[in-house]
Amino acid sequence: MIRIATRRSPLAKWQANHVAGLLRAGEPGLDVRLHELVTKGDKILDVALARVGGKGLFVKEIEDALLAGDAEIAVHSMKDLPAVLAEGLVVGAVPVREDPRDALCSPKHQTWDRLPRGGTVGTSSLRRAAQLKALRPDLHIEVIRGNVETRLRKASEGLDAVVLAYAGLRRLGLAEHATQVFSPEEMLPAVAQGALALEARASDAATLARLAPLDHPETRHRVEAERGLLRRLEGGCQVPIAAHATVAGGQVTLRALVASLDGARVVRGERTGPVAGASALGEALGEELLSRGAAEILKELEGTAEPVPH
Ligand SMILES: NCc1[nH]cc(CCC(=O)O)c1CC(=O)O
Repeated sequence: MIRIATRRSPLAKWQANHVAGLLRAGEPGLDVRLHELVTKGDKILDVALARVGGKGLFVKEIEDALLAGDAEIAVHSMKDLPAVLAEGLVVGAVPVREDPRDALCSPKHQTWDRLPRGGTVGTSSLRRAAQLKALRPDLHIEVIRGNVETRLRKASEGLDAVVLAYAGLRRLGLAEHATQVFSPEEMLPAVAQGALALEARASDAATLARLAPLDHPETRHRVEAERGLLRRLEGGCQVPIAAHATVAGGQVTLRALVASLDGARVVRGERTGPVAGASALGEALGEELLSRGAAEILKELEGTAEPVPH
């Protein structure tokens, strides 16, 4: 029997069931079950995520379940995974990536350039907020929480638009609610957006052998570059950091930016190199951005987040 630890949100369960299906397809008759958990991040729905300790919130309890032996595999949105994993755990496979771009959902106005002057857009992501402000300084940003369906509802009730990951909409069969998909030039995606991480205990050779065929090397190289950058910038999600890598002909190209909260300052960079050095390439681009102004932006952001509740 294989148990997959997952959060209870519809998106998390879709992703866990998707991986269960991939495992069963490779090994017909395999008994795969979901081990559902409610994480701290799911319980604190009324506060901006950025202010309650960020990414680790969704991940820690799931990693604890793996370490306690209550499950063999954890399926995470890799975007939600901190740059450093819990001791004793590894990413056993990175399956093929869904579309990493962000989507605008605006049944009233359709596209970002047609939003009314001074309009209000909902997002809980500082990265999306900063890039929206860079495109349209007149817009107001409203912090919204809740699962994808809840946030989508706000686009037709009260707000002029919401911005969500296109990947989540596609997985949940809600892609038709996207009225515009941002180009990476307009809005650079989050590190690893659209990618899944299949995590297991480093000591569990049997599970790692089952996961290995699910790995998609091109996706892995892309997220290695993006996460290399994140590691160098030591970015929690209190920071507007964006990165998007592509792979062609054995070369990885990484584009990244760090923005101030109001979008007034944006430090951008790009690098290309062999896929074998994807992670180091990401770190090197992170270093370059730091030296070109990102360090000042990150320093200013320090201390703007409120203490993490325990
Ligand atoms: N922060 C929550 C989260 N984590 C992963 C996704 C979408 C799926 C993905 O990026 O793989 C979402 C929803 C969203 O940002 O709209």
